[in-house]
Amino acid sequence: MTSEHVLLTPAEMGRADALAVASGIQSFKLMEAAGNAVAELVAERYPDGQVLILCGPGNNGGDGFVAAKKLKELGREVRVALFGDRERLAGDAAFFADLWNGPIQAARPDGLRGAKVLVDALLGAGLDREIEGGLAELIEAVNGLRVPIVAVDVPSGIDGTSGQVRGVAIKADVSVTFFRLKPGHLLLPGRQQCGEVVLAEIGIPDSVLGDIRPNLNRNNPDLWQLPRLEADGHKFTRGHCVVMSGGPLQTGASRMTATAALRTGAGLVTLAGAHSSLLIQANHVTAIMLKPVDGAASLQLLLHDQRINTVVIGPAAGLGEATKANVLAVLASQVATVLDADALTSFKDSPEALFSAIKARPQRAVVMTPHEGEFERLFGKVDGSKVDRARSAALRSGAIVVLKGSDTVVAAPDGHAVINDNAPAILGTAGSGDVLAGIIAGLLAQGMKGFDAACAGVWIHGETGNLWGGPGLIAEDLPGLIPDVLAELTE
Ligand SMILES: NC(=O)C1=CN([C@@H]2O[C@H](COP(=O)(O)OP(=O)(O)OC[C@H]3O[C@@H](n4cnc5c(N)ncnc54)[C@H](OP(=O)(O)O)[C@@H]3O)[C@@H](O)[C@H]2O)[C@@H](O)CC1
Ligand SMILES: Nc1ncnc2c1ncn2[C@@H]1O[C@H](COP(=O)(O)OP(=O)(O)O)[C@@H](O)[C@H]1O
Ligand SMILES: [K+]
Repeated sequence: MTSEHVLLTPAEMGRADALAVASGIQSFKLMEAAGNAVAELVAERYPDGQVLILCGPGNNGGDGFVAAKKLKELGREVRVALFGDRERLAGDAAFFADLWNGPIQAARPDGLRGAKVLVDALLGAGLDREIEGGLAELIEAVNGLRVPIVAVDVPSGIDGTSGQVRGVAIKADVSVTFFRLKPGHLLLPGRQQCGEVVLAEIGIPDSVLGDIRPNLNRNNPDLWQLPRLEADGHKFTRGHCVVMSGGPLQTGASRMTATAALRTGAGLVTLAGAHSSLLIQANHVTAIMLKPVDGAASLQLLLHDQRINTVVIGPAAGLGEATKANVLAVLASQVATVLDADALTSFKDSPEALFSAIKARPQRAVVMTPHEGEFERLFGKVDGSKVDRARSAALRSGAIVVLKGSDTVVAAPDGHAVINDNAPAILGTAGSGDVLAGIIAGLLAQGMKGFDAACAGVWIHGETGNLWGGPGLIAEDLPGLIPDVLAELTE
């Protein structure tokens, strides 16, 4: 697997830096490469007019001094403004500040006018507290200018680990980061503050990753492999997925789930539920089969059929004891399971009962797909970044956790995680999550491992939204777009 999609926290990036230096690379060379990359981007994208470079008190500011020197060498008019004391600059930052032979003014809100482009080299990986006072005023003034902003590493004020705004943050047009992206470039609201993210090589060898052993990636098709069709296969080798139907007036959600599972390639898909519900379902489905199930005991009996290898329960399943009993019946069997919506919320008062049923069979895949509300009902308030929260929920529950949103995070109990960033906002429409549950189930039915199926499912779901492309999307449109996405992925 390539390491290109690895995400490094600022702390891990610090280790990458230290390991590179320990291997004999001079640290000032890294800073020089970083600053030059910023200067080159500015020169290329914004070729005219004065450049104002705002430098902060640490190494992010050091990158700014390098960029200033380079841009001046390229013939640009450059102005440098420092937030902090010149005397307190240290190490490589002080070295490059000395090499800057132009004036250094104090960075103040009233000294920003006249530039055609602004470089934000105030704070990067060293941000460790809320921004207040004079620096907050400066950042607010910068955001009020109508000038393009290029951020060095991350927009100042964005926490590179969590993507959170620490008090106030620069709103950049482009962010140039180094070696590998950071989680804060992809997690909200950081992603929106970054603008376009450009990655620059600065001479850190990939081999340092062997020591750091990062376990967070940007979701991407390189990370997983879709099931392959075998020439001698048949519908049962492609898996049989059962989707639990909602009540007679709530059949739509499970039907979209079932359709998505079938479109994703499950060999057979059956909607199971009360006879009264299936009479409604029967008006709408053709290739999808129907199986009356009357309570947990009869569901358990159905699952004795060894060919059924995947179950989805949750979409409009109904809240309460009946759904709880059905979930526990499913988890008592060997099938791969997708737990969504009501299947999660039904356990809000007894989450440990759910988690111990999941953990009782650790070798079988269980994927949970909560949105933030469902997540909080099941896991309570959990501290940390979205990645931290998904990881701790996966560890606590024993399930693969897909914490949905526009920056969906998938995490496994062993700590492996991805952040997904291909999903367009048009996916925020009723029933979209039901389709996601079906896509993941369709992949599980075909034998994909839980974490891979979850990551691939989230990606495919995002791409269906991108294929639709514009306004007017409703969830029913999504399953029909899955074949095109799969075709692109298997090209
Ligand atoms: N690692 C690498 O491989 C490479 C890293 N490189 C670059 O180094 C950058 C990291 O540099 P860094 O560690 O010096 O931190 P940086 O972001 O400059 O901030 C530290 C300063 O900010 C201050 N400060 C913090 N929070 C604050 C707040 N809320 N409000 C006010 N002040 C606050 C803090 O002050 P103090 O706590 O001392 O009062 C300290 O002085 C990284 O982003 C990249 O651009 C490149 O050169 C290429 C190689
Ligand atoms: N702004 C957004 N950008 C990208 N994806 C989104 C956005 N809002 C929602 N989604 C995605 O749409 C789906 C919505 O699921 P969910 O909230 O469970 O809705 P429903 O229960 O109606 O199906 C999730 O996969 C989520 O990640
Ligand atoms: K910055």
